Amino acid sequence: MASDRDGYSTWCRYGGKFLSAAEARALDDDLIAGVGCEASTLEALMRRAGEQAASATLERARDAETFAVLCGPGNNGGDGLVLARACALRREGVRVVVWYPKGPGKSELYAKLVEECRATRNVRFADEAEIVDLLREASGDRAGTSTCCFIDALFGFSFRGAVREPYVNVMKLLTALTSESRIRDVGVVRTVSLDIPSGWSVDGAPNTDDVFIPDLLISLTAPKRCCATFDNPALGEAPARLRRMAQTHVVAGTFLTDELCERYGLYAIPLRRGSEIDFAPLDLSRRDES
Ligand SMILES: NC(=O)C1=CN([C@@H]2O[C@H](COP(=O)(O)OP(=O)(O)OC[C@H]3O[C@@H](n4cnc5c(N)ncnc54)[C@H](O)[C@@H]3O)[C@@H](O)[C@H]2O)[C@H](O)CC1
Repeated sequence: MASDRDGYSTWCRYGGKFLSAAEARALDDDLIAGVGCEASTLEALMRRAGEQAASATLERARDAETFAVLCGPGNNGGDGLVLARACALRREGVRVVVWYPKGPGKSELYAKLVEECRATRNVRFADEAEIVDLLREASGDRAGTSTCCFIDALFGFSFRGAVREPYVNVMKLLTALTSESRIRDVGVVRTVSLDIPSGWSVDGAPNTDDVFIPDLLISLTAPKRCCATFDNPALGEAPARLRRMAQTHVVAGTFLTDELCERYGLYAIPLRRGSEIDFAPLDLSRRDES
């Protein structure tokens, strides 16, 4: 009989691996330096990651009329900016609202992606108050008219410690939106995380009492170690939201060559360079769903 942890136990049965933060960083460095593959620029990787994550988002959040894309200060935020524009260009009539409270800093690439969003019809930049209103509408605390899907592109594999300002309030409301009492049917996607759910320790177990658990997690290249805690029987029964996330989890990003798979032990990853699909379920028994 299928177990509740099936999303990850089948992954492990197929020899699937979860990358640590250090491995994820080393793999990115290899992709850029051309170790075990043809070299790519960070920009090319980010554009592919964001476009393919957009494919998964548009496919799974079919009823969303608004996408609120929450972008952090690093490359995870850059992926979010690419996704924001892709959603606006690829779905007719959709409204895309982008929040990036820290600005591009010194990154020319981030600044370029912001400008591309600015020049795209249907993409608008929002301040914190507007995002808070959308989160309150989504939680039913405030009347609203549009079905909104929130994209968490706040932090990826370089996140450390506890969430700091200016992200604290939004993160708190996002977490409340995905609390155990608000669990949704597997087919309904209102929250999406790129690569890692923000606030999770990349290499450790999430604090399941007070943690943001998205409806859909899109791992880029490969799932990260924080997810492996699902399969730790010592932790006891996983909360329903975690089990749900395990079932819907997909991997996007066609970056890997056979040589890189060998180098990082990523034999079970369903996507390779040249794959014709943009994303695939992590639970390989659900592969036909992508
Ligand atoms: N091959 C791929 O899979 C690709 C993945 N990409 C994405 O890049 C991120 C990792 O990007 P990086 O810039 O290293 O880090 P982050 O986005 O996680 O952000 C770092 C940023 O966040 C600040 N920060 C860290 N901790 C906190 C905190 N507790 N509170 C507030 N702020 C915090 C830190 O100071 C930095 O400014 C990866 O996950 C993928 O999403 C690439 O796009 C390339 C392809």
